[in-house]
Amino acid sequence: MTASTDPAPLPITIELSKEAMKFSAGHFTIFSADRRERLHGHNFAVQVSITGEPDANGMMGDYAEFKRIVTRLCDSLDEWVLLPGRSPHLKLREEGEYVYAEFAGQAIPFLRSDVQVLPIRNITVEELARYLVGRLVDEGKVLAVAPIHALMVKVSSGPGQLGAASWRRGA
Ligand SMILES: Nc1nc2c(c(=O)[nH]1)N=C([C@H](O)[C@H](O)COP(=O)(O)OP(=O)(O)OP(=O)(O)O)CN2
Repeated sequence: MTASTDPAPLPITIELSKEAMKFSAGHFTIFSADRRERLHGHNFAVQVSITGEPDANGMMGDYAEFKRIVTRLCDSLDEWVLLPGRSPHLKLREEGEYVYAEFAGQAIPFLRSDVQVLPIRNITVEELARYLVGRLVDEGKVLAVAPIHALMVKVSSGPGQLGAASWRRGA
């Protein structure tokens, strides 16, 4: 085949699922206006797929930089109680050093210093995956490393169950 008839190369995907790409967090899933789980925790595991076109040197940036960025993002969520700031069923009220999660007529107290409120609707693998892919895109660091076409973030709350969220350039 001559160069002029070679088809355009298909994009390449780098998959990263390192042991350090995880965070241990407390949460409770809210199923409806009056049903939720009790407070508990998970070791959430994160996997990232980065799709793009390798450069003339056959690389899409140094994936060590991708690993550093994703691990730092996971570390920022490690050992916190995560609460959804945009839940339709949960109201958060700060009072002194406490945050009260008001749900179905009950006020669940947390120390402010133990809590991270995330701008998502529920602390679920779906919402966490979408939140993390948004953080990676918005903070721009990953996109600055290489010409990325697409990103996928998978968040697992345990073996065999995960949520995946994607970003595609120009979509
Ligand atoms: N659509 C979703 N449903 C549920 C989610 C979620 O994120 N998205 N999350 C939960 C809770 O986190 C629940 O605590 C998960 O518990 P469980 O599935 O039991 O997790 P395990 O790791 O213990 O899995 P086993 O199958 O019990 O081994 C619920 N629903």
